[in-house]
Amino acid sequence: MADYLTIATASLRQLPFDFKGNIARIIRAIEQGYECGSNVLLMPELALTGYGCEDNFTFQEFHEAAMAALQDVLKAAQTLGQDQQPMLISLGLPLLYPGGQVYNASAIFSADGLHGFSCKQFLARNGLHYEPRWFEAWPRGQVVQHPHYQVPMGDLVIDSHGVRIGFETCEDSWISNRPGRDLYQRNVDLILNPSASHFASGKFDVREQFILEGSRAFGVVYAYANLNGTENGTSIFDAGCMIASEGRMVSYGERLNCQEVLLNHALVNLSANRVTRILSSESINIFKAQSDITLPYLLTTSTPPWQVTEQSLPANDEMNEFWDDLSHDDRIHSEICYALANGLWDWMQRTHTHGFVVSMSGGADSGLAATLVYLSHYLALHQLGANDYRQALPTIWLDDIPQYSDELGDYTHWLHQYVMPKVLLCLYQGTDNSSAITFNAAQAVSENIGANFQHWNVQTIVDDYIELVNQIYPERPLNWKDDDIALQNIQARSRSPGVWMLANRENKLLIATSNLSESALGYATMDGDTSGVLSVVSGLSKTRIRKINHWLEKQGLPVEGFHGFHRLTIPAMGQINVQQPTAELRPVEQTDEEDLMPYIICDSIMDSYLIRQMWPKSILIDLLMQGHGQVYSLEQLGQFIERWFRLFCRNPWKRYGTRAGFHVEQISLDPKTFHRFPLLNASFAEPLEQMWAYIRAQATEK
Ligand SMILES: Nc1ncnc2c1ncn2[C@@H]1O[C@H](COP(=O)(O)OP(=O)(O)OC[C@H]2O[C@@H]([n+]3cccc(C(=O)O)c3)[C@H](O)[C@@H]2O)[C@@H](O)[C@H]1O
Ligand SMILES: Nc1ncnc2c1ncn2[C@@H]1O[C@H](COP(=O)(O)OP(=O)(O)OP(=O)(O)O)[C@@H](O)[C@H]1O
Ligand SMILES: NC(=O)CC[C@H](N)C(=O)O
Repeated sequence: MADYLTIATASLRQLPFDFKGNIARIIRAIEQGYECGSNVLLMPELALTGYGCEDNFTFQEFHEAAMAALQDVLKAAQTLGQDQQPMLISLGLPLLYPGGQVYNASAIFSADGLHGFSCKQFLARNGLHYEPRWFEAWPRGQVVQHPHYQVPMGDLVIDSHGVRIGFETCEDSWISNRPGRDLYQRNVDLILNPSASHFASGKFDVREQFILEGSRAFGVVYAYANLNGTENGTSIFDAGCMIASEGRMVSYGERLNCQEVLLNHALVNLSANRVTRILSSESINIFKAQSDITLPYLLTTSTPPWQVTEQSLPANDEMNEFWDDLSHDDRIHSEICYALANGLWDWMQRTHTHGFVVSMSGGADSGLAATLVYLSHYLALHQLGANDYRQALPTIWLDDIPQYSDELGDYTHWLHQYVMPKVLLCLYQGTDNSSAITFNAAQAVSENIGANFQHWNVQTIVDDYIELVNQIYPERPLNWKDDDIALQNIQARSRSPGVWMLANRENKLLIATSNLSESALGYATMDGDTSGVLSVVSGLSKTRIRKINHWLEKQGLPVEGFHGFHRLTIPAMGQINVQQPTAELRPVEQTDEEDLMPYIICDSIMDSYLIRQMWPKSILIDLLMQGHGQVYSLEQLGQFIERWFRLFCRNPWKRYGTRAGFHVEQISLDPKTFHRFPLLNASFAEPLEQMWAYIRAQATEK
């Protein structure tokens, strides 16, 4: 008779140090686990405390609070599990070994109490991750007794009457020597993977690959649970739990959804997975000594699935079909918009502020930043439903926002009429260099997204500053020939105080609009257009922003609506898309690309430097291999690279002082979390000279 098991995986929207809130969400997941008849419930890595507690992970008082929280969860599990079938629960948490170090662990428990702790073996130390700063890696195959809890901790295998369960914790599964290889030798049936894996464009596919491959090669059911939402304000965890069996995905959890607890489950056949191991060319060493935890009760059921109740059947996977049906670019753009919208939703919820202010230029970056605020509310409305969405808005607004009902018309109309004008204030701030084109674009996009659009002119403020400086230097008044940068920057800086004042008055968050390409080069005025709390598009290159804006205008964001699937387009984006990016800071026409270089080149150089970690000469060869040599001469490409490195090395202090921003692409320029770079440096003079020597040698050869 086959062995069946119902497995549930839960995504939780946790918050660092929010012990009460985190426990409440954990308890909701346990309740839902019982409701769907689960035998095993997996929750994400460090879900008890939040993944982003950073340096508090080494505070002893933090651990006392975490231990108290674990006791609360164990008590709740005991109560909830009364008169229920046994359910094994795994919950990620930081674990201090008394008198020793801290481990990134998962508590394994049931209604009968705590059974043990599984510990992570490979600590994430690349990109955004700094786990070795706080945690100790657990050695493969070792198990010890935890002196306080008196249960085993380490590289555990749990055995429940022959059903064997092992662990890979997040990064463990991303490396070649993954613990699953040994778990295969330990005859494991089910691998649980508690994860805290942040969103980055295209990353979901990598997770899907190692989950499927784990299930296929190790002959196991593989369950994966990820956190949800932006815990620390910059990384966005994108949920997306998965369960694979017999090398096929049998259940997908929702992704990029702003609900607090998302649970999915699947009924799996363990015996069918064992077939892979029986038939495998790699024999299992059954004589190897094992240190397993034995559970006194049976987790599995031999009930054939046709007797299983409707409730315990896996949820359908409409959400995954939703993503799967999208073409490549469509999916990348959709994921990015969903992720940023999700992050913005959390910022508003968790800061308890009253929405956002955007200084709106009628250009691509501020246009997308404002639109993303709209998308965050549009999606939250659909994901939470009109009532819960309304309840999540600041209470001081509720008197003015009626409950949604059909009589109020379309829900989009309701959102535009009653909610968006409160959520988002867009402000156009003209100078003598501003044009009607940018004003009209700023107004059109603001209206399209239902924001409160305002405008004023800051030229008199600019003139006052010029006058003040001229009073100090009457012999040489400021002029465009000699003082180009000073006269540009005073305009950007004059826009900052007024918009900050509105943010203060309205208790709103000021959004900064720098993008990744501009941050690399410092192409922004410090304390001018860099002003703000949160830089929404700072994780996106200019090339990406322009593509997304075109896609929002023409194709639109796919949304699973109340009445089925639809696309949300932003037609007014067309007024931005027809323009060349311009700072509009000079009296004569100015484009970013003339000031800098073509964005496509700038972004290619940035990718080669940051993703492939190349220096100038290799980057030049890379640009040639991408075909840019057909458009530009070697000399021109050399100049672009030189300019890029000179600006990159001149402006790291700007990146250092830049606002918090979301991580979106594979790479980022945030010096505090991603690319650390010295503030003082030799500007890559020698590598640039080597590049020029190569270019000269090529010219001589010709
Ligand atoms: N070698 C060096 N290494 C490190 N720091 C150096 C430095 N030389 C000057 N500095 C410091 O940097 C300061 C200059 O920095 P900052 O005042 O920010 O100005 P800066 O970087 O010189 O100029 C701003 C640039 O951003 C462009 N911009 C501004 C605003 C908006 C947009 C847009 O795209 O919309 C573009 C503008 O066209 C201009 O090219 C100097 O006053 C000095 O204090
Ligand atoms: N006329 C303006 N009114 C309000 N804010 C402005 C204005 N001009 C510039 N800004 C602010 O300065 C930022 C940088 O200016 P910039 O002209 O680069 O606009 P952008 O949105 O980045 O678009 P693009 O560079 O594609 O033209 C803008 O995002 C905006 O926040
Ligand atoms: N928490 C982790 O171990 C994260 C590392 C992993 N490579 C990821 O980004 O998903």
